[in-house]
Amino acid sequence: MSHAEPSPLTVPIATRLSGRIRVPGDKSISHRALMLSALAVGESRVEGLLEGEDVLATAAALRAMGARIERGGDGAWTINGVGVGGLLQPASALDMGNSGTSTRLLMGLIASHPIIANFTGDASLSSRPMERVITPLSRMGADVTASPGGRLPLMLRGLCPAVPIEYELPVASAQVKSAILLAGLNTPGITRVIEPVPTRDHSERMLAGFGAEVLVEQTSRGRVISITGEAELRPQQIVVPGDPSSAAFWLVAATIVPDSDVVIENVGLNPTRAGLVTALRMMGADITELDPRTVGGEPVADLRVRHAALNGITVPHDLAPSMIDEYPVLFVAAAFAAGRTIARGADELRVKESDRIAAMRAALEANGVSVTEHADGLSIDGTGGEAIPGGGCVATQLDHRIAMSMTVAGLHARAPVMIDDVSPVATSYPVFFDQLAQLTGASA
Ligand SMILES: O=C(O)C1=C[C@@H](OP(=O)(O)O)[C@@H](O)[C@H](O)C1
Ligand SMILES: C=C(OP(=O)(O)O)C(=O)O
Repeated sequence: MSHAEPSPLTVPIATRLSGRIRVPGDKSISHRALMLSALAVGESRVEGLLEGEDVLATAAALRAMGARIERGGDGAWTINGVGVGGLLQPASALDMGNSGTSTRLLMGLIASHPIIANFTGDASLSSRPMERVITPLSRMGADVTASPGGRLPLMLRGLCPAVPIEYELPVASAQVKSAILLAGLNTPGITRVIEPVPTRDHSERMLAGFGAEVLVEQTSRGRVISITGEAELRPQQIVVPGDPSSAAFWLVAATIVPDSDVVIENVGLNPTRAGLVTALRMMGADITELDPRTVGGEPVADLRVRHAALNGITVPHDLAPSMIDEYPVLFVAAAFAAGRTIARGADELRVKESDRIAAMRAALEANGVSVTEHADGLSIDGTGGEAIPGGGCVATQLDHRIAMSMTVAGLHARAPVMIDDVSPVATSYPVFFDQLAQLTGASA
């Protein structure tokens, strides 16, 4: 999973983006589809699975613990699960590559199985905090020996039967919520998570879809999610909707590049994920939802986006969880807006694949954009639609979203934006540059 050679890029300046594309499957849903299928008894089938490195790391780990996972010639995946409680001792360390979701959710799964797993990852993942899952999983009985600061590499010894807990999330994190719920699957009794701030709810939706007893209540303390173990999961046929976090790049690219008109097909619009569309519309973006429908239990539409003039806004803090991975590209949109955009309330950005606040500040400043850094976000003074100066170098720091966001910024620059390494894009969006070439006409 470690990246070979860095792959530098000089971003080609675009005159317009046009055409239709279909973004790959949702990363969050793809991880969960594999994990729950691996715990069902019998064969599940998943269509539209994201075939990015992060999801493939999840698949490899589940195979190492006994699940049979295969890609068919038609592109659909079949998974023969081992049943809840049936995960086997992996023979060697689980290499999580760059993927926080794989690591934290699999730690949850393993926490209530009588097995030991070692988790390793790349330099980016090895710098990310795992204490947030170690704390609740330890309360359930798992024994974790982590590297200093609660980081990877770490060893986790599960306990079976584990102890059900009630846990109020100290950080708004769907990964922590999901780790606890997944541990609760093989834990006798009711495991309960309270989330004061709602985060993406794919785990709750999919657990219920696989037949687990999941109860979601809205209370004065926030959303309370209860799962009853030991659950039995029934195999499913899953269709994964397109990833709104991948569609985000084209929403911003087509908005900022004059004369653009793009349709992005099959975009997941679960309200816990759709914050960027709301924020861009507040700024003046022209985004139309076509053919709204339901795919795999999730709301989906085709999105038509046309070039539009943007105005700076103060991004409402309560949008943060529903667009947490989209801040880097929102910062890019802000760089082209008229006036100042204040995007704060997102201190979690500091502990993603990179410190996304510092990384985007440096990347935008290097390309002539006026930026002020705050502990929890950025304020950006935009060009009012003009091209940014460009001409600067971007350090992606093993972060796919920095690479793709600054590629978008470079489409409308006076001098080319240079990026030190775009190879991390393969973690979440392997066809990003093919689709960019298609939309800009560079592939013709
Ligand atoms: O549960 C998930 O699939 C994810 C949750 C978010 O992380 P946090 O739980 O750390 O907020 C998000 O940033 C990540 O890309 C995917
Ligand atoms: C934060 C992200 O992913 P993960 O936490 O799974 O590495 C992301 O994809 O932006």
